[in-house]
Amino acid sequence: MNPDPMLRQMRLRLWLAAALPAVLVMLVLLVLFVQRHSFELLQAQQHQAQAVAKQLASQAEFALFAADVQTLQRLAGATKDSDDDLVAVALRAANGHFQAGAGRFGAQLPDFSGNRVHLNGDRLWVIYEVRSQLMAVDDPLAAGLLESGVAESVVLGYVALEYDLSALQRSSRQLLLWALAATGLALVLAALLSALIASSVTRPVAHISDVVRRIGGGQLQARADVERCGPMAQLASGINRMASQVAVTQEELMQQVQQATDELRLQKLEAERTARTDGLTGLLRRRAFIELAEAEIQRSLRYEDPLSFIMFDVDHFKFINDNHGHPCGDAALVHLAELLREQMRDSDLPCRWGGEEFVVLLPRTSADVARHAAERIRSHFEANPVRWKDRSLRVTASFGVAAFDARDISLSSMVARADTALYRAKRNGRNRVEVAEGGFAAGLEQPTA
Ligand SMILES: Nc1nc2c(ncn2[C@@H]2O[C@H](COP(=O)(O)OP(=O)(O)OP(=O)(O)O)[C@@H](O)[C@H]2O)c(=O)[nH]1
Repeated sequence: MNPDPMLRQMRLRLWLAAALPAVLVMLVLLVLFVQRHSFELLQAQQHQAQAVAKQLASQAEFALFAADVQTLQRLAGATKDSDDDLVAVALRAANGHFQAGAGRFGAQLPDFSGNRVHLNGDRLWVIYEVRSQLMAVDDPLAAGLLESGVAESVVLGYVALEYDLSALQRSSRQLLLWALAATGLALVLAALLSALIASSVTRPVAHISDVVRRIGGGQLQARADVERCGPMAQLASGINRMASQVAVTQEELMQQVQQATDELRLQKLEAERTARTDGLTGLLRRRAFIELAEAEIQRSLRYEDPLSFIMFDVDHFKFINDNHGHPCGDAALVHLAELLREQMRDSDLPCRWGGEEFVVLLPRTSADVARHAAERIRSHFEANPVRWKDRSLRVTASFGVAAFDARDISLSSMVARADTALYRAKRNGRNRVEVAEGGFAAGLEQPTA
């Protein structure tokens, strides 16, 4: 997985923060070390050259005094052979009258005067005075004067040496290369170590930021692995606690929302039920009934199924109200609705049409079957009186039955025909069933009470 740009930058900065000081320290140490080493080598070479010059001067003192060129030549040759880096040796008289030497000087020598060390590129020259101590050898007075500084020794001549420093410089360069190689290796190790440190810091950050991103994206069960977070373990466990808290809160909120939704749904269902059903009897209200009945009529027309309609009205209901009170009338209506339900099929649609008037729609039912159903209801009413205050009141109803046929253009025309049949039943003595004309054979209209 590619780390995001922020983490890449953080890793790079940490890496630089850890590696840069190491690089700088290494470079400074390297420069100091090489400089110091070269300087010390040169110093040592100079000291050695001066010591050689001094020793040669002391050996050449007699020969110079005696102008013994042969001995001087021998001394110069032996000195030159004693050191590979010594390329030329010269012994010269102070007055310049004679000179002996070995090897060739690379360039014009500086003036022969005093004790001097001169550096020119890869060449080192040493000029050393040969002073005479000879006068003091047999003369204690002269020796005392020389020692006290009152008398000066005489310059007999000069020793000149030329050293080739190229080997020394080569070894310095080699040392520099080795030091550079060692520094390079150390830098690589430092870089690796820094990368390791940077990654040990950014890995927990990457892990924690991934977890936070997942939690933000809705995965509330995502948790940081505290073991993997090292120095950021405390931050990781804090985020875990926060995520748990958020998850609990979200769960509670969801439960509350679910509860509120359920309550609303129940309230809506209850409101719909209340709007559709009659509060007293629990039967359908007229408007809800009409909606369902219209749909049934369409279905019956499409499939050419028979459809019938019963309408009934309680007989002398005003009398019940007037003589036993309105609550008794209500109880009678509830009782009749209950009796009606007992006689209905599940597919039938009973309805309180209004006041003490009821209707029933009977899908897939012919007028003949509907008439028998009405008769059954009527006799059920008659056989089951209303109980009111220890009294038993016989309550009857008059029925009109109509079947939907080709002449009906709507529900209302069928209702009108059933209504007509119902009032015929009233006129004909009540507590009886009448079938409307058109939907049924006239011969079937017969009194039932
Ligand atoms: N208790 C009660 N009475 C109602 C309710 N709805 C209508 N009524 C009464 O029912 C009575 C109907 O009386 P009418 O229309 O004269 O008919 P009836 O007395 O049943 O006489 P017929 O229908 O000719 O047999 C009225 O007194 C209305 O007040 C109701 O919900 N509860």
